Amino acid sequence: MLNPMSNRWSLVIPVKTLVAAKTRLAAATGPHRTRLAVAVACDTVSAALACPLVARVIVVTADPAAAGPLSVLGADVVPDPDQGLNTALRTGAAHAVRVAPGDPVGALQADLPALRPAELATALTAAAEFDQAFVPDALDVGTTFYGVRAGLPFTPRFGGESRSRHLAGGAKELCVEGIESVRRDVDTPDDLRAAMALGLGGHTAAVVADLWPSG
Ligand SMILES: Nc1nc2c(ncn2[C@@H]2O[C@H](COP(=O)(O)OP(=O)(O)OP(=O)(O)O)[C@@H](O)[C@H]2O)c(=O)[nH]1
Ligand SMILES: C=C(OP(=O)(O)O)C(=O)O
Repeated sequence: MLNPMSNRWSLVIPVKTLVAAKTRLAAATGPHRTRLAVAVACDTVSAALACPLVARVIVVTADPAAAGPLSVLGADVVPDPDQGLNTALRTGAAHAVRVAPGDPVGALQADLPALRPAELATALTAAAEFDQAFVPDALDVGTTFYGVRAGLPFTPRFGGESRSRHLAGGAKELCVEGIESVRRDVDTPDDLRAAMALGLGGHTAAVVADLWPSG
C-alpha cells in the first residue's frame, strides 16, 4: 500500500562491471583503477546508508567483486541485466517498489567519494517537493541524482549530457545551496582532485594514499 507520508527514500546506485569502469582514470591510476572504483562506490554507499532520509540502498551490478563489499556495507544487491545504465536503474527501482511501494525512489551515481550524509539529506528534502527532480553534476552537464515521488513513473535519462534530458523530461532541477558533495562526481583526475578538496571518504582516501604516498 502507498504511504504518502513517507519521507524516507529507496536509493538505487548503479555500479558498472569493474573491468569497464573508470576508464577516464586509467592513465592516472594504472593497476589500482578497479580498486579505486570499488572504494569510490563503497564511500558513496556508506554515506547514503548513513543519511537519515535513506531507508535502503539498492545496488545494481553484474560484478561479484563490487557486490561483495557493497552488500557487507548494508546494500541490497540486484543483478544488472547488462542492457545499459538506465535499464539497470529501472531494474533497481522496480525492486524498490516491490519492497517498499510507499517510499520515494531515487537514483544516485556511484562515483561520489566525498558524499556527506547531511548534504544528501538536504537534496532529498528538496526533491520531495516535486513529482520528479534531479541534481546536476558539478559541471552542470550531467546528473548525479534523479528521484520521483512514491507511485509515480521513474524515468531516468542518465548518460553523458543528461542534465538537459532531465530538464526536457520535466524534472525539476534542484538549485540548492550546500550540496557540493552530492554534485561532485569523479570521472577524471581533475574531478578526483576536486573531491579530495571537499574531503574523501575513508575507502577512497586509503587507495589515494597508496597511489600518491607523498600526497
Ligand atoms: N549497473 C550499471 N551501472 C552503470 C552502467 N553504466 C554506467 N554505470 C554506472 O553509472 C555511473 C556513471 O557511469 P559512467 O560515467 O558511464 O562510467 P564510469 O565507469 O563512471 O567512467 P568511464 O569509464 O570513465 O566512463 C557510475 O556509477 C557507473 O558505475 C551499467 O551498464 N550498469
Ligand atoms: C552518466 C552520467 O555521468 P558521467 O558519465 O559523467 O558519470 C550522467 O551525468 O548522466
